[in-house]
Amino acid sequence: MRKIAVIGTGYVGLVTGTCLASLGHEVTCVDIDEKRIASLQDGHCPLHEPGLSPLMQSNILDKRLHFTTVLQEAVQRAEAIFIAVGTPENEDGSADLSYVKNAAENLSLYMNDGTLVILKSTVPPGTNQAVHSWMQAISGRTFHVVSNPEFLREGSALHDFFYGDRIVIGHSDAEAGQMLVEIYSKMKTPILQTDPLSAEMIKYASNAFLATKISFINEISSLTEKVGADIEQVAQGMGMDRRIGEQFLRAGIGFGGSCFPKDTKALIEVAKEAGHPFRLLSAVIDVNDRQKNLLIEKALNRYGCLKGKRVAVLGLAFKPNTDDIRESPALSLIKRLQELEADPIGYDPVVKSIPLCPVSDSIHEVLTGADFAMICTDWPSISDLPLDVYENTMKEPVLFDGRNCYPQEAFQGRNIEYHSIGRRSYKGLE
Ligand SMILES: NC(=O)c1ccc[n+]([C@@H]2O[C@H](COP(=O)([O-])OP(=O)(O)OC[C@H]3O[C@@H](n4cnc5c(N)ncnc54)[C@H](O)[C@@H]3O)[C@@H](O)[C@H]2O)c1
Ligand SMILES: O=c1ccn([C@@H]2O[C@H](COP(=O)(O)OP(=O)(O)O[C@H]3O[C@H](CO)[C@@H](O)[C@H](O)[C@H]3O)[C@@H](O)[C@H]2O)c(=O)[nH]1
Repeated sequence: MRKIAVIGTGYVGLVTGTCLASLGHEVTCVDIDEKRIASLQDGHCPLHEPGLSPLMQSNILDKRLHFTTVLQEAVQRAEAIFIAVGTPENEDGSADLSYVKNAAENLSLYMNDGTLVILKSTVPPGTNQAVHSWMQAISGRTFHVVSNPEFLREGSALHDFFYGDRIVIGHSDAEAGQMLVEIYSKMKTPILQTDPLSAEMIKYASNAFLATKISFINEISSLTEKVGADIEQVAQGMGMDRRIGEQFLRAGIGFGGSCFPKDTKALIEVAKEAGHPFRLLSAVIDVNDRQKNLLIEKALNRYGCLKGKRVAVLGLAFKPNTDDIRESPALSLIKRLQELEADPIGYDPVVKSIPLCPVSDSIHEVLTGADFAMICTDWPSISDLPLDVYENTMKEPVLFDGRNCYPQEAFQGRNIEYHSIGRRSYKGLE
């Protein structure tokens, strides 16, 4: 059992802190956001993440998980400190390391000799070394910084933490690496030990590869639509080849979230600085930008003009099982609808409000009186919605499905017009 401090209680900090406590460690999570910490101290989980709230509460009850805004208190007693603060994008797309620098400098004021510092935030290659220098300039103590990027997905974060495909530990000191191996010793996940620069690159390269897979299948979906093939069949057939794999081959309205958009841009900046423009990744982003506008293009083709159209936007979170709307394709779609003077109204089972337009948690309410509906997120309450509901609530049922929730056969004999991604449109009963 180790005494651990986790700096930052965003998605990664909170999941990491909670899971490390479940592994038997004594964890104190620190944040500069006083409201957030007060609410966490009261046992309220600020994230909609399946299973997180009960696990967090049971660790609090067992006194293995604590929350504070007082950095000194947490850091002075810690044997290992995880930095899990945000690394948002700068205006030029590069990673903003100011939160990491600030956290590192502050903790070096109170840290003991020999404390292990673990960099969990997603950072460009060279940051491990920079963190060490920033801290040493202040503390003058002996310590090691180990890189330990996180690979969890929102919506399945606990599963991904406990049963991930690998734990990556980048270190330049075997003893420091071994201490982190021991922190994870109760887990059966394979561990890759490497140098810090390679660990930092593994994280960016993994996200860039997955984003590339999504843009690739989205490009293929534009082709299947043109030649009259079915993207769902094509993706299934491709995915059966184990060298390709079936995951991340779901065509849709593009990737969003707090990671792929910013991390692909950050890697492009890393490549630019290294003198090797990453042309492939630039194309991945271009394809994604176009894909986010695809449902709008389809609606414009169908109606000519969207002015005054009441649009039911189904799903606001960037993916199901989370309330995170960061870089959600639904939000770009709503903005574009408003530019075109349409009148969007949003439905989401957990996102209660957004600054852009009214939101309801009743799907029936948003469909009633809508001219057409657009599916942005495949929450079960949307993808399992009986087609009768569209027929019975909408004036003239027209559905633009950005996540291919329904098999096309489901529309045979139905009076619904159905447009999806990479498949032929169904015009409804003539
Ligand atoms: N969200 C994910 O699913 C995910 C998955 C893997 C990796 N990552 C990476 O992990 C990092 C964190 O992501 P996130 O989504 O949890 O971020 P976030 O922005 O949701 O949360 C960061 C938290 O850190 C706090 N913070 C900032 N500076 C601080 C300081 N000096 N001291 C204490 N607290 C401070 C903020 O108040 C905030 O609560 C990023 O680098 C991200 O790219 C995120
Ligand atoms: O076949 C697919 C798979 C995903 N997506 C979209 O891609 C985005 C990201 O989805 P996902 O990867 O499931 O969620 P994230 O929580 O953003 O997780 C990614 O980003 C995290 C932060 O770096 C990493 O830790 C994870 O490994 C990585 O999967 C979402 O908008 C999805 O709708 C698709 O369009 N098609």
